[in-house]
Formats: sequence, C-alpha cells, structure tokens
Amino acid sequence: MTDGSTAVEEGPACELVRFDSVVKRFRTSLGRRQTALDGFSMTVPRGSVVGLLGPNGSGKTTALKALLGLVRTDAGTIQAFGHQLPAGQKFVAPRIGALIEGPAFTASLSGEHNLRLFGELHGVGAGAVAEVLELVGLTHAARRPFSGYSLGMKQRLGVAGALLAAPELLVLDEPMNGLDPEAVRDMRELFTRLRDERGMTVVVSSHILAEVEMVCDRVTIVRHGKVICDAPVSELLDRGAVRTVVRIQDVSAARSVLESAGLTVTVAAGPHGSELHVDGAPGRDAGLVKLLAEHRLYPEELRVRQASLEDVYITAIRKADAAQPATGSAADGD
Ligand SMILES: Nc1ncnc2c1ncn2[C@@H]1O[C@H](COP(=O)(O)OP(=O)(O)OP(=O)(O)O)[C@@H](O)[C@H]1O
Repeated sequence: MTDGSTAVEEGPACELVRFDSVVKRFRTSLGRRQTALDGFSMTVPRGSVVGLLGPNGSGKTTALKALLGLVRTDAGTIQAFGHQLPAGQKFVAPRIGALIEGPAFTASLSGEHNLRLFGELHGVGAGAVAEVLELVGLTHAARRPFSGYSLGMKQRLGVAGALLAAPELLVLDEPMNGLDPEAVRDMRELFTRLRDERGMTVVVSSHILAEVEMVCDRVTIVRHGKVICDAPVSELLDRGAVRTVVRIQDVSAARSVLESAGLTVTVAAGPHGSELHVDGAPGRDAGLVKLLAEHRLYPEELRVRQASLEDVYITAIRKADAAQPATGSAADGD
C-alpha cells in the first residue's frame, strides 16, 4: 500500500479492526489518573455485527473514541482497514460512520434539513439524504422538526447521519438506550439489513443483552478496561451450555448454600416467584439436590434451560471480579 500511513500491511482479509493491548489513562479534574483501557484487545471481523458489552465505566466509549481518533491512546496498537492508527486516521475516517454520545442536530430544523447540512460536510446530496432516511424508516417524518421527534426517531436520525457517507464500518455507542421495545426492534432489524444487504460491519455498544444476543455475531465483554471475553455469540452460548433453574421456598438460604459450594447463582423472577439460576452442566442436578438436602432445603422444582447471553455475561463479569476484585473504576491515583 502506498498511502503514507505507517505499518499499512493488510491484516487477515476478514479482519477490519484490531485493538492490541491498548492502554488509555485519563487525568481527572482532581488530578488522579483513571485507567479507562488497560491492555484492551479486540477484533472486528468484516461483515459482522459486533456487540461491545461491559458495566458502566468499563471503557466501551473510550475504546470506540480511540478507534475514531477522538482520544489519543497511551500504549498498544489499533489497526483499521489495514492502517495503523492514529497515523492512518485520514485514510480510515471516510470509511467509518459513527454515532457517539447522541446525535447533535438543530432542534428547530427538520430531520431532512439537518441531514442535508450534515451531508454538505461530507459532500453528499439530497439523493443520499433521501436514501438514508428511507433506510432508517424516517421518510414519513422527514419534514417534521427534529424537536418533535421521539427519542427513537432522534436515535434513528443519528444513525442516518452516520450512514450518509456510505461507510463500510458503522460505530454506534449505545444506540438503543432509552428506546421503547418497538424502536429497539427497528434498530436491530436495521443492523441486520445493513450487514446482510450492504455487507456493512457494525460495532455497537449496548447494555440490552437480549437484543445483542439476537443481532450480534460476536461480542466483546470489557470490565475495568480489560477484555474478559471476545468470541462469536454462538460459541459463547454453546460454551455457556445450560443453567439449572431451582424453585425453592427459602431462596436466600439455598443461594448461600450453593454459593458456598462455589457455584455461580443468580436470583431471577420465575412464573411462581423468585427462583435460582445455577450455572452448570446437566448431571449436576443430583448433586445440587443432595447439597441442598444436607441443609434441609428441598427444591419444589428443578429444570434445565439453555444459557442466554445475559447468563454468559453475568458469569464472565463475576469470574473476572472474583479473580481481580474491583478497585473502583481502575483509578490509579498518583
Ligand atoms: N475525559 C475523561 N476524563 C477522565 N476520565 C474519563 C474520561 N472519559 C472517560 N473517563 C473514565 O474512563 C472510564 C471509562 O469510561 P467510558 O466512558 O469509556 O466507559 P463506558 O464503558 O462507555 O461506560 P458507560 O456504559 O457508562 O457508557 C470511566 O472510569 C470514566 O470515568
């Protein structure tokens, strides 16, 4: 490649983005150092929808901003489209559409007018505006002022803005935040269409795990700036295998018995009140019953169900917490 950026060898054909051991430290207003990314490594395969998951403050937005050249990293490498960043940012930027921390539009102008202004910055005209409005399902509201849009419509207009320059990679920070279930479903269907009909790659940070499970091909789970899981969703769900659901009178006593035995237990609402979800493989059930019976606890029902992405996520976070207890949000002090 002769584009002038450094280290421009193409990565594997299927890999669009690679973060390798990236470190980012902020200095807070109180003068403390805050490690937002702490050896963050992640890959984004071309033509996939990738979910970036993690608790609040775990570093998701910082990672996305680093990819977009909005924050300067302290160590590690980021490659996108075969270019090393930040040197190759100018080659990469036109290929990425992004929506980070909400859309910035003028309230009094219509959705269409806002996009036209936005389009002028990117050198695209009315045709492209009409096309993206159609893509996000806002053609009917194109002439209405932005101030009258629902939250879902505002988010979709933001995504339309990110799509204006026909990017190959779409980067969205919590685009489903605050949306009602129908708007969330519309957003999910949009991602699927963009991937399937346009071959686009989408990276989306989200806390809505059920949606991520439905739409994402791959997830990266980050905790305290470190990636604790980076794998295809299908693999994670297979690996998560099954959970045993225990219905029992004394939920809290049963929970402490099972947790004392080293099992990962979650309390969840079931059709007959609270129940316990226990990580584990089938065949363990007899062991569970025996363990509980030793403490005079007798389940009313025991059933096995497939683990969800939420189960996998909670287990991964708990394992990471057990291995390395939280130290606040990786604040280093001085
Ligand atoms: N500009 C900044 N100055 C100081 N600290 C920052 C700055 N930006 C982020 N941080 C800190 O870095 C850590 C990671 O923040 P980040 O916004 O990347 O997390 P997140 O995973 O996106 O969180 P959320 O899910 O709440 O959006 C947090 O502790 C945050 O307070």
